Amino acid sequence: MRQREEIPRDSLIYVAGHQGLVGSAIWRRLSDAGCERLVGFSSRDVDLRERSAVDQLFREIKPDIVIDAAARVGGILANASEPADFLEDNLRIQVNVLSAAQRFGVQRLLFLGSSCIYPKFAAQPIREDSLMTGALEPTNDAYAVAKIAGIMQVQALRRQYGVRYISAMPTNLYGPGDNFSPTKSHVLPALIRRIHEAKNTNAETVTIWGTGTPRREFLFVDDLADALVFLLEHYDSPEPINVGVGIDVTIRELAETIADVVGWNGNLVFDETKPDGTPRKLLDVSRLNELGWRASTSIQVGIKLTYDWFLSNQSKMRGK
Ligand SMILES: NC(=O)C1=CN([C@@H]2O[C@H](COP(=O)(O)OP(=O)(O)OC[C@H]3O[C@@H](n4cnc5c(N)ncnc54)[C@H](OP(=O)(O)O)[C@@H]3O)[C@@H](O)[C@H]2O)C=CC1
Ligand SMILES: C[C@H]1O[C@H](OP(=O)(O)OP(=O)(O)OC[C@H]2O[C@@H](n3cnc4c(=O)[nH]c(N)nc43)[C@H](O)[C@@H]2O)[C@@H](O)[C@@H](O)C1=O
Repeated sequence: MRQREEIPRDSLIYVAGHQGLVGSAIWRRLSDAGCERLVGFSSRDVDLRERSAVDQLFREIKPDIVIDAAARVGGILANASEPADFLEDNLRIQVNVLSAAQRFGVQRLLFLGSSCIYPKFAAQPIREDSLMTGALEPTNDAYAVAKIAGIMQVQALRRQYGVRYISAMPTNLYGPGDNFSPTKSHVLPALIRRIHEAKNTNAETVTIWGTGTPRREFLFVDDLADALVFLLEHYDSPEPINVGVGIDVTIRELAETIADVVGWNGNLVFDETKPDGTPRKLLDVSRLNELGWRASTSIQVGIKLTYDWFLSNQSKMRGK
């Protein structure tokens, strides 16, 4: 832990995954803060799974600070059906990026994990020290193990080389730039799209996967980006730190809130052949709160902003 240390605004900051949900929000946040030397590359230009390509990138751009928001990411069904890809791609991306950062002299780096690293039945709200105290949720265990390896790599690099790398564990995220794929995305964008389509076709029912009883916490992505910049400026410890809002809702309540925002008042139908996943995932965010950061966007406002973005960007949307 250290006292506030501002990111020098003239730092060369490499945002890996800068066109994704999280990376694009970080880019907006850093730009707003006056950081003008931001760099990012799409996976078509630099495939971060390839070690030689990553080394060449670091050799050429020589970043001062790295934010690693590049990963293979997906919802419950994508994770459950492609575990080998989720494990391998994420291990390769993070091993390459973190190793190159250390070897090419990057002093500050932020690695993004996920709340799915914690045991399926962790005590709620989930404290950071519950990591590796129980079995993982089977629908995303491969992805979780890759993320746990990333946390360990951050800790090992700190211990061996004295670098100031940190890990943040966000809860479930959503916002502008999300993936709205009907099958591969996370629940919130999937339901915005499904309920919007039901409204447009005057459908009387919408199908929700699972029982609707699992509880999830949703953090608006621009709040996350603000928290990550805050952490780079206020946090320098090996332990991962949770980032969330401290409030959760059932999937049924989420669907009802989305239906209100979209303006559709049909009936929800629950498809119990689809997995529920972990029964509850609410992060304990007291460490982050004590440092002085709190989320500010309510779920109603966040969903409205996300739906507005969806309406304006349907033509260029990912994950069709
Ligand atoms: N979304 C969520 O609910 C949560 C996300 N997180 C974490 O946040 C981080 C970002 O997630 P999110 O923004 O949602 O994911 P997205 O899928 O929106 O973005 C992922 C980004 O990673 C890039 N990427 C993927 N594979 C490669 C590759 N092989 N080479 C180069 N770039 C690659 C993509 O680039 P391109 O578009 O060019 O292919 C894309 O920009 C991840 O680490 C994730 O685990 C944590 C908790 C919850
Ligand atoms: C961020 C996090 O994301 C994933 O874990 P998850 O929290 O289970 O996320 P999810 O958003 O996919 O589902 C949340 C809940 O919602 C239900 N649900 C209903 N209807 C739809 C639906 O239409 N799509 C989806 N995806 N889920 C639906 C679904 O059945 C489940 O009960 C992991 O990949 C994990 O790796 C990870 O990090």
